[in-house]
Amino acid sequence: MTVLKNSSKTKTDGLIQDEDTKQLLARSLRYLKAGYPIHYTGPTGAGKTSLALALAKKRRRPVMLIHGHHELDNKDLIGDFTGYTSKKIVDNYVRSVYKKDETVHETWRDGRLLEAVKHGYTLVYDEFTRSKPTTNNLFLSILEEKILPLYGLKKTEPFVPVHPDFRVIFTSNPEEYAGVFKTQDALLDRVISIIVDYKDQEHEATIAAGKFGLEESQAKKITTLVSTVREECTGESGPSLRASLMIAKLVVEEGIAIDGENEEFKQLCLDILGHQLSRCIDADQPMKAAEERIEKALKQMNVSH
Ligand SMILES: Nc1ncnc2c1ncn2[C@@H]1O[C@H](COP(=O)(O)OP(=O)(O)OP(=O)(O)O)[C@@H](O)[C@H]1O
Repeated sequence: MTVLKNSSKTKTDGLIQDEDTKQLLARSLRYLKAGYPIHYTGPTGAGKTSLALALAKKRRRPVMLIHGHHELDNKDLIGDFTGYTSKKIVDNYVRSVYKKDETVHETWRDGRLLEAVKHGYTLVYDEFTRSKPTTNNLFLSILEEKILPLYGLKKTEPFVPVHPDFRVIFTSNPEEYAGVFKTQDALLDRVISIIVDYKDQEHEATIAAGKFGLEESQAKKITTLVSTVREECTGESGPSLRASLMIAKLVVEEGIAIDGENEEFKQLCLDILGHQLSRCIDADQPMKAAEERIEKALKQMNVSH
C-alpha cells in the first residue's frame, strides 16, 4: 500500500519551500525592489516558472503573465487596432433638409506589455527566449530608458513612460534546447540571471511528499528512481521533477504500492519515463533500451531500500 502522512492534507498547488528556495526568493525580492529584473534560467521542469510566480506574488501587485513563442510580436506586446466602430446620424426632421453625419473610429486594444508597463504590474515573461530576439528588443528600451516605444503602430505618442512599480521576471531554458533563440547580450547584461537547476533527491522528495501527502521516505523512492533514470541521459535533459510528481500523484490516487517488483508500479514508471528516456540515450533501439534501463533501476530500488 502507498503510505500517506497521517496529518498532512494532500496539497495540489503552492510552492513547497526548502531553506534554499526561501533564501533564493528573499534575495530575488531584494533585487527586484532595487529595480533589477530577475531571470531564472535552467533545465525544463526545474521549477523556474513556479519560482517566478511565487516571487511575483510576494510583490503584492497585479501579475501579468506572458509566454514566449516565435510568433509573438509587437502587436501582442504593445497592442493593435482591432477594427472600426462607426456612428451615423441621419437628420431628416424637416422634409426638405437631409443631414447625414458619419464618423468612423479605429478601435485600439492594449497589449499585455503595454498594460503592465502603464499600470506598474509585475510581468512574468515565461520562456522569453522562445520569442524572436527582435521582439524582445522592446525590453532594452524598457530597462534602460524606462520607456516603451510605440513605433510602427499609428499611435500619436511615440512612447509610454514605464510606471515606477513595473518589474519583470524572466524565465528561460538554456540555449541548447530546441526552439530557443540566442538572447542578445545587451539584454542579459541588464538582468540578474540566476541558475535554477534540478534539486537533489531529498529536496525533490520533500516537494513530492508535500504536494501529495506522501511519507517522505516513500516519495524519496520515487525521486531516487527518476534521478537514476535521468543520469542515463546524454545530451537532451531527461525526466525532470515533473515526472516524479506525475508518479507520486498517480500512486496516491490509484493506491499503487511504491515497489520495484509491483507490476502496476513498474508499468506506471515505464509509461511515464520510457519515452523521455528513449529520446536522450544513444542506442539502436532507443525505446527497448530505455525500458531495459528503467527495469534495471526498478530492481535497484528494491536492493537499496
Ligand atoms: N518548490 C516546488 N513546490 C511545489 N511544486 C513545484 C516546486 N518546484 C516545481 N514544482 C512543480 O514542478 C513542475 C515543474 O515546475 P515548473 O513548471 O515551475 O518548471 P520550469 O522550470 O518552469 O519548467 P519549463 O522549463 O518546462 O517551463 C510543476 O508541476 C510545478 O508545480
